[in-house]
Amino acid sequence: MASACRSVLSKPTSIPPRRNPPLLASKKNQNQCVRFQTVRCAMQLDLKEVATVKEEPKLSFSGRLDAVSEVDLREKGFLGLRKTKLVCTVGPACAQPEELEVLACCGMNVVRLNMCHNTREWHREVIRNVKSLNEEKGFNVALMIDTEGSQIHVIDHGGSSSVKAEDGSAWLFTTEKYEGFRPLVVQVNYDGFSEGIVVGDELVVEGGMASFKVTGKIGKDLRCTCIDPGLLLPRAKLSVWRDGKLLDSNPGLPTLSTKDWADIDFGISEGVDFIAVSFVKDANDIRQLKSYLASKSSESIRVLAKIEGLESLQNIEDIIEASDGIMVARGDLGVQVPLEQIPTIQEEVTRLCRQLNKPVIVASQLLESMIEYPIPTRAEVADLSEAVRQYTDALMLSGESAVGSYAEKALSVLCMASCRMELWSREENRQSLLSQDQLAVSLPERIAEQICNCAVDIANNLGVDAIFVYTKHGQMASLLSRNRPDAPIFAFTDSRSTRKGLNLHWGVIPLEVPLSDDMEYNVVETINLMKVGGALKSGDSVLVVSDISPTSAMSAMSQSVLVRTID
Ligand SMILES: Nc1ncnc2c1ncn2[C@@H]1O[C@H](COP(=O)(O)OP(=O)(O)O)[C@@H](O)[C@H]1O
Ligand SMILES: C=C(OP(=O)(O)O)C(=O)O
Ligand SMILES: [K+]
Ligand SMILES: [Mg+2]
Repeated sequence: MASACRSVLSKPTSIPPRRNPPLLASKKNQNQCVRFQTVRCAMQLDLKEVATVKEEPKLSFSGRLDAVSEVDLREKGFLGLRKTKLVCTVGPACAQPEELEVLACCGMNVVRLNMCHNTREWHREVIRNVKSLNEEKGFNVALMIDTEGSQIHVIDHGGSSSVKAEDGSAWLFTTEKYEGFRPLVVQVNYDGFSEGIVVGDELVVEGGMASFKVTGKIGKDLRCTCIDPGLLLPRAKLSVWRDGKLLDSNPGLPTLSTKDWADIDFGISEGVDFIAVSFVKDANDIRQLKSYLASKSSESIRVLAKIEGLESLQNIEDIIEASDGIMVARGDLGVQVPLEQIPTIQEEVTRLCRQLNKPVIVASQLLESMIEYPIPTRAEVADLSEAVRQYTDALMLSGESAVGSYAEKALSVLCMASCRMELWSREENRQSLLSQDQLAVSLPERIAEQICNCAVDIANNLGVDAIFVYTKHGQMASLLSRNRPDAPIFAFTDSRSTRKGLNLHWGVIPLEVPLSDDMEYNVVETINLMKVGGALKSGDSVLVVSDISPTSAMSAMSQSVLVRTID
């Protein structure tokens, strides 16, 4: 297991000293007896004034740091904690309990199960293995299912792993079901795929692996000539173009198919934490699923919208607002938009998500070459580092972990490269300033937002070691994360689903603890908890953001920020 965290890229480096020591950096000069330094923000009151429960609270804190953060904190200190979250697609190459454990140990925050592949029984086994790992070994790995969606693709042709399409060769694209391999015939998964396609249209495989011109229609089948030679891979995606423009090749199909709804029911019954919706077209797709989850009393499952088509780009702001997070699904995006547009789309979607306070995952082909090779290309490292520089919340592995030979090494590359870029960003102070648009119109939420903006300023200027936040639904933790502070954010929540949901947020280490209405009690107990666990030491400084049930403007005023030096 020790090897799980070894770097493929470079030896782990110690954090170099800051150039401009922050105010609290020199702990020798701090008065260790100073217990509270309350920094009031706007309309804030002192914590002690807002305690609503007068009797002695009798809660005992059992919450622990997850096993990985505990080790990282011990070995690397607060600033050494990785902020960028890591998602791994689990497939046959990493589904055994011991393989999952290696990935969890190596920093996997979220398991993604792509419902396109394999059986529900197979996925159920993985879900149960991950839950056992969490319960028995102290990990905090969240679970995501990813819907198949209505996608047109080539069926595994049963031959060698790829088939060459030569220039000028004649092919038949058919929906006929047959077993085995037939030369120059391509089986397509969707019966209605040729509806709307006319002679002269172009079929493009995997965004350009090979292209074909339609020369004739025979019933539901298409006769085609290869006009751009290349490779046909099993399950390769197809897109249809006319006069240089992409056609919506399956206009009548809903975003969520009958199979997707069955997979969603499966996810609900297995208690997953996230559902990622493929090929989202507009915000209604997300709203529909969210109201379905609410009707099943499963609103705690967070809904992620995958941005992988032209329509999703046209409705991007509405989709971000309606969803609980976004995945920039560069695989299918590359089928629908020219590849050279993907970097700017990624940067823009990532920026918008942060602006609108939703977590974002950058996905697909991050370390594609590592499916086969034990080291990445320089270009791959540069690409994923750029995503970290853009302050994405999370990075995702697909085939690299699902079917690759070097899942553990690929995850180590993500770890090392993201830590390195986070350090560089901190040191160079390259934080791109967000224009702080108001997120919400209601007064309590606006107050919460402003407090978090100011709190992060304070935390950065003072150079505190950690930020503590107490949160029911994760909103305050998310608002802090949005500002991408230097110090890690420890989010204490009494909700298991909030803890799992926060796994996707940049720089947030979520812990599950019982919370009292008495914030002073919560602060004392959690500091004790972290001291006992060895996470906090004498002289460490913590910025505390509290938030007691902001259901009215009045109670919102009870939110406050304070800085405490640990004695
Ligand atoms: N649960 C699974 N069972 C079998 N193979 C899987 C599974 N999940 C992923 N894979 C394999 O890993 C590859 C990469 O995964 P992913 O990127 O999620 O899928 P896709 O290639 O369909 O977009 C897939 O093409 C598939 O071959
Ligand atoms: C993540 C993606 O979706 P999937 O792997 O389900 O095609 C993608 O297209 O990039
Ligand atoms: K999918
Ligand atoms: Mg996709």
